[in-house]
Amino acid sequence: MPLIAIQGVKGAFHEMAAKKFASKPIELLECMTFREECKALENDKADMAVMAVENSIAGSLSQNYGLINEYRLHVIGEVYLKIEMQLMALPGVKLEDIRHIISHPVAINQCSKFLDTLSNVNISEAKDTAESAKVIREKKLYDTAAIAGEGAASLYDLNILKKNIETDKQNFTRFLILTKESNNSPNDDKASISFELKHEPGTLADLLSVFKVHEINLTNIQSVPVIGKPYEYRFHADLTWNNKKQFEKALKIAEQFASSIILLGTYKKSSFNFE
Ligand SMILES: O=C(O)C(=O)C[C@]1(C(=O)O)C=C[C@@H](O)C=C1
Repeated sequence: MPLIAIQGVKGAFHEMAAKKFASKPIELLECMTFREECKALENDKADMAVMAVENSIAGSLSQNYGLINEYRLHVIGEVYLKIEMQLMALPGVKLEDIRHIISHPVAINQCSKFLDTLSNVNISEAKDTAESAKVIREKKLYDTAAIAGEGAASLYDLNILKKNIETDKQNFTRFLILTKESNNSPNDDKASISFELKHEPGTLADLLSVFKVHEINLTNIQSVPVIGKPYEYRFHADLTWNNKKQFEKALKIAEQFASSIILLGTYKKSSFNFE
């Protein structure tokens, strides 16, 4: 049974993503921070880790790309998960009794439209969605609600006060599956790379045009500040292809346009449907 590190506790969206990826029974290693997950891999405490990197409402969790580089982790897969947020509290508690709402900051961000309609309610950040639900149950907080997934409500025996409070119903989070060792299969059709460029005119355009001429599709690009080098950036990009050989050729040519380029991993792209 694979031991998978997640950010958060049982019932968090990271657990759902881990189960979706593994599609078989798994053992969980609950980590309270994203860095803790990286350390677990570094110290061989887990076989893989699941890490959220982007949400369709809240945007990029860019600090996580920084962690992947810092710990030299490999990307072996991805999962897109539809995220539905529920407002939950102890049985018997009504919406008008609520004075505090707690949840993961990214989850709070996804529900800002609903939260703006409330008055006299304090919103505070917690480690993750499921932990917020767990705390309400353990400490018997009758004036507090959590924002979390439906699974957390049943796991911690809370009632749903308001269903689907996410600002947009097309709410997805993309998770990367990370390992310490790399994995490479000829059937892979997606890659994550990271690179740094010289501050010279056109370096980014030159590098990206290599992928263009080899018919490699750029699905995502992010720039992440390089800590210790103000106003210098490392780019993270995801690429897909029909022919892996073309990608390998393009990557070799792209090397000459970057001051450093790292192949974080190749993997099978995951499908998602926006129904
Ligand atoms: O708090 C959780 O349940 C998590 O798994 C964390 C997290 C995140 O980091 O983005 C995962 C998915 C949702 O976008 C909200 C929160």
